[in-house]
Formats: sequence, C-alpha cells, structure tokens
Amino acid sequence: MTGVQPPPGGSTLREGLAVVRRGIAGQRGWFSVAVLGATVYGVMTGLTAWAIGWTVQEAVAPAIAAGRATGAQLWFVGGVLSAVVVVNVVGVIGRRLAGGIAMYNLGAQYRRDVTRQYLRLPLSWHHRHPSGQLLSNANADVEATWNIFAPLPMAIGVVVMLAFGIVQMLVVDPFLALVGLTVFPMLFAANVAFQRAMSPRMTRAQQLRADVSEVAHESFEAALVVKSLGREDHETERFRAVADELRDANIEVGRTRGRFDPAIESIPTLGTLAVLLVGTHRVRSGGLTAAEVVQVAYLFSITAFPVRALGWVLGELPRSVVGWRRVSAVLDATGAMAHGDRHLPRGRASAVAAESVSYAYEIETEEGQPTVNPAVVDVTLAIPAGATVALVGPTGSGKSTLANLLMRLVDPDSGVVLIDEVDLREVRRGGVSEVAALVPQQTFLFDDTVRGNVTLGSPHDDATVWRALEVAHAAAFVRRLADGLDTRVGERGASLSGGQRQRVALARAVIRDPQLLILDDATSAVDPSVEQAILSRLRAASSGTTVVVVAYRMATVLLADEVVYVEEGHVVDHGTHAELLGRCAGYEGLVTAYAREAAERAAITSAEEVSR
Ligand SMILES: Nc1ncnc2c1ncn2[C@@H]1O[C@H](COP(=O)(O)OP(=O)(O)OP(=O)(O)O)[C@@H](O)[C@H]1O
Repeated sequence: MTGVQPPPGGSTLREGLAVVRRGIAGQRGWFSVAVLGATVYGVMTGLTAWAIGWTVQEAVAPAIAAGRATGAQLWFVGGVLSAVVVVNVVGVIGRRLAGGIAMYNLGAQYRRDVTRQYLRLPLSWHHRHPSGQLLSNANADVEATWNIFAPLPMAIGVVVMLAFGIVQMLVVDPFLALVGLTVFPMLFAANVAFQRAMSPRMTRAQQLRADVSEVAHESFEAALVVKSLGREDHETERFRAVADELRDANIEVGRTRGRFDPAIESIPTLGTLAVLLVGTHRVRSGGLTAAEVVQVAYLFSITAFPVRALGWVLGELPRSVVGWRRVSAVLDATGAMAHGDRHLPRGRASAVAAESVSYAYEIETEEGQPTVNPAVVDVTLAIPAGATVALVGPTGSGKSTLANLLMRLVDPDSGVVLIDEVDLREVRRGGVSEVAALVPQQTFLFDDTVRGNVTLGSPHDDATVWRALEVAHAAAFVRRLADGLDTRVGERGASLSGGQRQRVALARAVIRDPQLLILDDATSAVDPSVEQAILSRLRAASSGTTVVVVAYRMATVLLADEVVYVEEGHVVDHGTHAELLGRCAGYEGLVTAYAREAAERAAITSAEEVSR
C-alpha cells in the first residue's frame, strides 16, 4: 500500500488527549459554551431531586395536610419544576448546538487545511499517493478525528455530577464511599486494555476505507475501458473483495467493542453491589443505618452516568487518534516546494535552460521496497527566447518529465532549470505560471462553460476569449455550440470530442499570453492538418513566445526551429531536423516511422475519399 501510513506505536491515550487539546484550542469559544451547557445539565440533574423534595415539603405536604391545594401552592410547584426543566433544556440545547458547531467547524477547518496542503505539496508527492487515499484523508479521516467532539462536552460537563456524587458519598460514609470508588482503577484498566485492542483494528478499518474509495474512484475513472472490454464482472469482483474486507474489519471493530462494552458498563454496577454488600455488614454491626447505605448506593448510581459519558469519549479515542495520524501525515508532509522572491522578466519571450538536470521517480518494487526510476539524466540544454523547439524521443524517454521540470512542476534531484537565467527555485510563488503555460498530455476540463474553462476565472472579455479560441482552432466549433461560450461542457468536458477538448485546453494556455508555452503532446487528438494550422497560428500570433512542443508527428517536427532528441532520459542530440537526420541514427529511425505512419494515414484518407 502506498498510502499515507500512520506512524506505529505511541500511547493512544496520550495521543488522544493531545488531539482533544488541539481541537479545544481551535474552538475555545464554542467548546466552552458546550461544556457550560453540559455543566448546567449536570447541575440541574443533581438539583431535580432537591427541587422535588423542596416543592413536596413547601407545597405538596401542606396541601395534603389541609386537604386542598391553594392557587399559590400550585403556582409554586409548577413554577419551580418548570424552571428546573427550562434551565435543563437550555443546557441541553446549548451543549448540542455549540458542541455541534465546534465539531463541524473543526471538520471544515481541517478539510480546508488538508486540501490546501495538497495544493502546496509538489507533484512528486502526489505521484506517490493514490487519489482515493487523498479523498479519504480529506473526508473520512478528518471526520474520524473530530467525531470525539460529539460526546466530549457532555463528558466534561457532567464531571460536576461525578464530583457532587463523590462528595456526598464521602460525607455520608467515607469508608463505604472508598469501597465503591475502587471501581475507578478497574475502569481505567479496562479502558486502557480496550484502547490497546481497538487501535490496530481501527487503523486497519480506516486504511480499508481509503482502499475502497481508491478502487471505486479507479473504477469510475476507467468506466469506458471496463465497459468496452467487458470487464464489469472482474471490476465488480475487485470492488466486492475490498468492500468485504472493510466489512470484516468493521465487524471486528464492533466485535472488540462488544467484548469490552459489557465489562466497562458493568463495572459501576459492581461498585454498587460492593457498596450494598459491605453496607449490609456495617448495618448488621450497627455502624450505619439502612437509609445511609441506600443513600450511598443511590449516589453511586448517579455517578454511573458521568462515568459512562467518559466511557463514550474513551471509546472514540482510538478512532480519533487513527484519523489524526492519517490527517497529520498529510499536514506534516515535507517536500513542499520552497519559493524565493525573484521575479521573472516580463514582456518578451523567455529563454529556458537546463544545466545537468536529473530527475528520478520514487517507485516500489514488486516486493514493496522503495526504489527509483531515473527519468531524466544529466540533461543540459538551452532554448533561446522566441524559438520553437521540438522534443522528440521514443515512448518513456523522459519528454513529459522534462516538460514538467521546465515548468517547475517538479524540482530536479540535481542540476538547475533556468528561465531567463533565473533559477526557478528562486522565483516567488506563482512566478513561473505567470510567464509560462503547459498544456499537458491529458486534457482536463472543468464542469463549467467554455468561457469558464478558457479563462479559469481571470477577467478576460469575450473578444479576448474568441481570439484565443481562434488561435487554438476552436472558434468555429464553439460558435456552433447551442450556447456558444456559455455552453457547459459537462464533467471533464464529456460533451466535447477529444480533439475539441484539446483545443479548448490550448486556448486556455494561449489566453494567458505566455512567454514560454510547453505543449506536451497537446494536439494528439487533433487532425494532423489542423494541428499544423494551430502551430502555424501560434508561431504567427506569438513572436513573444518560446514554444517547446513534445512532438509525435513529422509535420510538428518540421515546424520547429530546432529538435532535441531524447532517449532513456538523456539528450542524445540536438540541432535542426536536417542536421539530426544526417548524424543521429535513433532520430532517423523514429522520424522514418513517423513519416511512414503519416503516409499510411494519407493513403487511407484518399482511399476513403475515392470510395465516397
Ligand atoms: N508518476 C510516475 N511514477 C513513476 N515513474 C514514472 C512516472 N511518470 C513517468 N514515469 C517513468 O519515467 C520515465 C519517463 O516518463 P515520461 O512520461 O517522462 O516519458 P515520455 O517520453 O513523455 O513518454 P511518452 O512519450 O510515452 O509520453 C518512464 O520510464 C516512465 O515509466
């Protein structure tokens, strides 16, 4: 599993209390109101018995003695009892409302923190973490962490009830009280054992929750492949297997809870029994009255409720700790890109260079051992301002990785990438994307309008949007759409064809008027003649732009001023197409293959035209 793994070991109780402290510190105001509400509830529960006694003594008993009740007596009884109930209800509402707000605020805050951290972490971190895991961290794990805030205010608030019960018991008979209170060490021991047993089971269930979302995510993403290749049964089986595992893990969590719950719940009852047993002996020996024993036993049963509330909190603690370990693994993840404060020159095409740049992906062997896969090895190149350069090389030779390095989507393991002689690591946050744009291999469109997808929220007027669409050869088809620029394109641009999606993505880059434009196979779904037209327009429209294009077609290569030929991560040669043809065997082989493919395509097209 490549997911975010929680660190092993550590005391659950200590870690849990640290999570609770962190939560309280974040929601001090609402949490205080919730505890106050719970305290009011605790006090009022204690006072209810007293209020009933008082009203009986002051109004009910005299009324019975007199044989009739006066209006004042009825008002007194009604008033006192109503006041008790109203204050109690206010306490409950205050606790629930403020407690809920505190809990949901924490959830929202940490969801934001986790997603903000995702944006901050470099692409290399994302390469190592599956998207289902990320969804789970931002959702199920955050929830698991802060659910403890549901029973927490109650547990803290009703400690007053506990204190009230214990003090009263000590006043009545200290010895009997101490007999009863021996249950507390027992309760503590039972809870520690419970947490020890729960922690690994909770961790496993939480990891499996992430696995289920990972498999589901992958299945939805691969819907087309699954359906077109008839793999529905296989996919259903794959999902069923991981869902069953989650079910079993959750049942195991429930079973463990079921084993401990009766013991934890019955310990206070054992205390009451001990009090009755010892108390009976003391009554027999004349040390106590029966009424006093009953009073201590009753007080003991009052303390059972707060003890149970504390039990709920302790029961939630392992889940909270597991959730927090997984959330904090994201929040504490290092490798966030450091930024400098330098600005890149604006207003003219950018020169881009790489000096001895190497980059390797971290991967796992089949045995799960970490290892590296070198993708770019000791690359040095200089692309002059305003040039159009084609990156050419066989599949997997490192072209996309190099493109990502030039945009600083990842930092090189060694070497330097420079735009206009500024090391990209010294550029201020957002500085690179202000001057450079990359159109990636896989087009992503938002479920938004065409306009929204092109501008990405920047304030461009429609004329500018149309101009960008013209350059990207997209204006004609957008004009034909029912609502033009206002047409919604559906999830990931589902209502457009692959080529149309690529053209919208291209317009999105063009509208930013980049000084460096990197096209990573960005026109693969576009007809070759259209691709050529797009690239010609780009060149014509952008004398102020340096274009780096990862090229797979002869026509694209021929448009470039210079070709950089890459093989197994190395730049094998660079120069004009004609120069490379004469001296680079690998390049020659590749372009011959491209040319043959283009000829075959042309032959098929003309055959189709003849048969029409
Ligand atoms: N996220 C990743 N994790 C691990 N290895 C990767 C990752 N992305 C790429 N690689 C590896 O890095 C090497 C270079 O990949 P890259 O995508 O840069 O090649 P490319 O020349 O763009 O390939 P293509 O022409 O097929 O798009 C390949 O061996 C590939 O397997």
